[in-house]
Amino acid sequence: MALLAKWCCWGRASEEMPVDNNKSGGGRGGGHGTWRIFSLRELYAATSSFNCDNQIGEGGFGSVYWGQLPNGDQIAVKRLKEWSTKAEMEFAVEVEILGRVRHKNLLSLRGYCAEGQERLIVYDYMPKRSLLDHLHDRFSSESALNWQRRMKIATGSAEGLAYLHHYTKPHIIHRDIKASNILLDENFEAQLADFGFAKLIPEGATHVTTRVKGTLGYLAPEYATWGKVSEMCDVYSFGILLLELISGRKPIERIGTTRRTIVEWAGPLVLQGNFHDLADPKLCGKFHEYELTRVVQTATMCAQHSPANRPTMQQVVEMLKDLNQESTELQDNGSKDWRH
Ligand SMILES: Nc1ncnc2c1ncn2[C@@H]1O[C@H](COP(=O)(O)OP(=O)(O)OP(=O)(O)O)[C@@H](O)[C@H]1O
Repeated sequence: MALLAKWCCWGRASEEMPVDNNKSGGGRGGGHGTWRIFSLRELYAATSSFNCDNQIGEGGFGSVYWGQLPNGDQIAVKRLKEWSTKAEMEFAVEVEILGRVRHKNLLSLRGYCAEGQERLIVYDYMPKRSLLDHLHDRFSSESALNWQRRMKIATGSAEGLAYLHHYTKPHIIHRDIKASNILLDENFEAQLADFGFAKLIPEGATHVTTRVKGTLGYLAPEYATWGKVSEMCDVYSFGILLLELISGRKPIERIGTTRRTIVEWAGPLVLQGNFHDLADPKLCGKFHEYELTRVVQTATMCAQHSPANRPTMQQVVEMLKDLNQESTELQDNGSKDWRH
């Protein structure tokens, strides 16, 4: 229960943190861009008593339910499945960090509820759900992810991550960048979610050593082997995410009895300069060759074995934004770079 007392302080902390102007407000209150404490009763009412028809997802922390507040706002409520000290810590970190940050590409915290052993976190509802749903799961057959949307998701997630690494004090390392943690709003704008494993990095520290959290297939080698965590671990995971986004392949695939990582699959194609074969067949060849090449190069730089050779997220944002800029110029000049 010691943690409960701290929540009051976190409310204040959110007002001290840099607040991005892309989203209004911050700290406690009501309405968009602010968070508040919800009662369990309110959340029962919003989710039809956590009816199974309202359940929209399931993760390690618990189930996620769609709900609606009396003012009509749609919310997503994550409900802890079973109380434990570890779960309490995850809950606390998520609320602490999301309560501090505001950015157009970070999922907005609406608030939380802590009554007895119930722990619930309330977010804005993201109607297009997660990137994972579109790439590999329930919406994959709809092929809603055309090339432009993929590029927008890549740039948006990079901007959210760069904000955490470079514009918050102390810096924040997400530690669980993956497709199910990239949620999508109605315009397919990326919203980085799930801060339960995030870490605050003390001023001046190059890295910290911790127990390994995160998801297989996305883990940077130095982190998976030595537990050494720095911003560069997120950069590596982002490289894997980029490869997944352009190829539609999973970070780890089962081939008979063996497993192949996306890096092992993509590596030979990149070395041969065979970028076409890296593109998701669902795109039916509809992509900018120039953009594809540059995104693959960016992904390859991010997913390098040595952290010292990876770019910072700020550099990644610049590379992806330059790309958008340059490809617009190519189009304006009537370039034949567009395959179809
Ligand atoms: N704010 C939201 N709006 C809409 N759907 C959401 C929202 N939050 C979560 N979901 C849905 O619920 C699913 C589960 O989310 P959750 O964060 O609990 O777990 P996960 O990321 O899939 O897994 P893990 O626990 O391994 O991180 C998501 O993949 C998404 O489909």
